[in-house]
Amino acid sequence: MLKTSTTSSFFLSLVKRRINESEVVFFGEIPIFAVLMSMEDYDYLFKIVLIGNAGVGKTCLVRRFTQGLFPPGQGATIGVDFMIKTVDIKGQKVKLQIWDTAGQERFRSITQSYYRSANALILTYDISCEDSFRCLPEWLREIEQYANSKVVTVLVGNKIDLMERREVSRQRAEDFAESRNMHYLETSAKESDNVERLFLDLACELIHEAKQNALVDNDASQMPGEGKSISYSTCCSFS
Ligand SMILES: Nc1nc2c(ncn2[C@@H]2O[C@H](COP(=O)(O)OP(=O)(O)OP(=O)(O)O)[C@@H](O)[C@H]2O)c(=O)[nH]1
Repeated sequence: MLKTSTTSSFFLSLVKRRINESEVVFFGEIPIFAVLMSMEDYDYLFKIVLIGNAGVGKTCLVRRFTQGLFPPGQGATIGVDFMIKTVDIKGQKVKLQIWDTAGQERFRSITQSYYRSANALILTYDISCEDSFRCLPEWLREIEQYANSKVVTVLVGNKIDLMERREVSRQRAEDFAESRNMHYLETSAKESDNVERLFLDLACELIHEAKQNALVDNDASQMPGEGKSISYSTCCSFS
């Protein structure tokens, strides 16, 4: 009996208070542990996965967006790499989990397992490399097989700073993207052209869709930012 009352009074005296960015648990007036909340402080969380042939510039796009860098001598990605960036979209904090996958064939079985829970895929090719464009149907088959059927896919033609070496015309890429119901954008990780726009437009669209879904289906198990389908009629545009 004594044990029971002691235990219950112990739990009753545990109080959780929010102090600045931290949640602090007090026993009486004594703080016993603190959890830093800033890591979890966001309105939406979206997972974006970059795929495409080796050497098209996936890692450089991610580095440019997350760190503002174009690092020379990037080695090939081994398996999968991961970075986070939180952005502000119209006053809402959006945490983007960005997964950079290896383009090399030998890592395909590892990278495929990352498609499933992606909210968005950035399918990248190199505008100065015809081969990387020719492989797109193969990548789209992978997407069909392994990704959520409602994932949003953006086709990105990277390295537009190499205009004089262009092998794939913009028109051809746009037609291909349209025929496969994808957005299309051309970027340069080197010159930082359209890189912010790529990720911010994507974030904006993912928010729109998460809100739409919250209205349409009231399924409590589906949290915003988790496995949502995307509508293209939004405030943001890739065109
Ligand atoms: N000129 C130019 N070169 C770029 C651009 N983006 C990437 N590169 C170069 O292309 C090469 C490959 O870039 P990565 O970012 O490693 O390519 P990746 O697609 O991540 O390659 P994997 O990790 O093997 O799949 C590097 O030498 C980069 O410096 C760009 O926008 N313009």
